[in-house]
Parts: sequence; structure tokens; C-alpha cells
Amino acid sequence: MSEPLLEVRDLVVRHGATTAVDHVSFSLAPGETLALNGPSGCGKSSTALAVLQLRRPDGGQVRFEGRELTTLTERELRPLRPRLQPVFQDPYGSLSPRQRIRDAVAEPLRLRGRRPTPGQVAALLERVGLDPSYGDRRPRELSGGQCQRVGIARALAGEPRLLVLDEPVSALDPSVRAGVLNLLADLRDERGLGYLFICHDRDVVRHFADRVVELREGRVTSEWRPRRSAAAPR
Ligand SMILES: Nc1ncnc2c1ncn2[C@@H]1O[C@H](COP(=O)(O)OP(=O)(O)OP(=O)(O)O)[C@@H](O)[C@H]1O
Repeated sequence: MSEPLLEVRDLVVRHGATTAVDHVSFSLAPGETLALNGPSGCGKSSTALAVLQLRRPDGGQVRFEGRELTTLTERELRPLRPRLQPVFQDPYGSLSPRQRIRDAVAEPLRLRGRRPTPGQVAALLERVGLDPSYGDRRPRELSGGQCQRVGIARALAGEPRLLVLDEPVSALDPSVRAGVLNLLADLRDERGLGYLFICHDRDVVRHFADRVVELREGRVTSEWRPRRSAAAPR
């Protein structure tokens, strides 16, 4: 078996007196989709933020591509961040309202000291199913589904190995969910991306994930593998 892309051991996250994540452990192989499933408040988002090191955990280890992230400084994390990218639930909230779409997509590349060409940005927009002319627009001029596609393009710009998808389709109209999920499935297969897929909807999880970790009150209660139907989007 290949080396895990992500290995989480005994993760603890506290918010004041609340222990949101209580010694959670799991690992994820390259190209694998691991879902974290469970009811509201069970600790899914706290786990996601701690894996991303956007919220430093109160205990445990997060190993990504063989490197322990919890002991790294912000400065040491910076060059690794493009390889470990979030996509959040609120497609508008993830983008700056005044920034043009083309600048939002180019930003991760600029942060890496690169100068993205208009052609690179156009190719990223096209890859997520948006006409490159959308680059001139601002987030409010896009639908929720289009905005989420921009969020995915932005995450792809850094050439990630792992996407942490925190309820990526929950805020979208049911009619556009399948399109975004199909896009994510295609990208995963095309680029061998690992996905940590946070989702409260068991039907979506069943169709989309290779493996599911169930959380209750901050703890892992079970782990299961969905049996995908032939019609499942893959
Ligand atoms: N910033 C915070 N400050 C205080 N408590 C928090 C904070 N974030 C989360 N919590 C608490 O931690 C626990 C886990 O929350 P978390 O958001 O991680 O769960 P979740 O499974 O993602 O829930 P949801 O699906 O509703 O987002 C909950 O009891 C929540 O109230």
C-alpha cells in the first residue's frame, strides 16, 4: 500500500470548555476520497480547519506528504499550503466581493511568487466549466454554483495534492449539486487528488466517497465503505 497522503492521529480541538474533536484518527491515501460524516456539531469543520492548520489543534499529529504540520511555523507552512487547499461551503464568502474572478483565481499563484499568464487563468476557468470571459466579473455577478467552480479553480491553481472540501455543495441548489460533484469526481480521477470530504448528507457521501468516517460528539464511532451503484457519479 502506498504511503498515506494524510495521516491524522489523536487530533484534539477545543473551543473554550467544549472539546469539538476528541482524539480523532484517520488516514487518507493519494487519490482517495475520505468522507467525514455526522450530525451538526459533531466536529467535522473543526477537524477540517485543524487539518488545514487554519486552526492549530490542541493535541495530536497531522502528517501531510510525510511532514508533520503541527510543529511547523506559519512561515514553514506557507510553501506547503498550495498543496493542501480548502474549498468551503459558502461560495460567496470564500471570495472577496470586490476582486475580479480572474484575480481571485490568480491569487494563489501570485502568493507563490509566480506571474500567472491570462492563458493560465483562462485554462483554469475552462477546466471548471466556466467561459474565460467570466474572469472580468465579480462574485455577485455569478450564481452560487458558478462561484463554487471559481473556488475550485482557485484551489487547483496551486497544483494541490489534497483538497479539504467542507460541505462544498450544501449551500447550492439541488439542481446544480450534481454538476459540481461530477466536476470534483473528474478532477480527482484526472489528477489523482486526495479529498477529505466533509458532508452531513449520507446520500451524497454514499455516492461520492471511497471510505466514510462517522463522527459523534467529536469522536470516531465507525468507519465504512460505500458500495457504489453503477449510476454513481465517478
Ligand atoms: N469558534 C467556535 N467557538 C466555540 N465553539 C465552537 C466553535 N466552532 C465550533 N464550536 C463548537 O464545537 C463543536 C463542533 O463544531 P463543528 O462546527 O466542528 O461541528 P460540525 O460537525 O462541522 O457542525 P456543522 O455541520 O453544524 O458545521 C460544536 O459544539 C460547536 O458548537
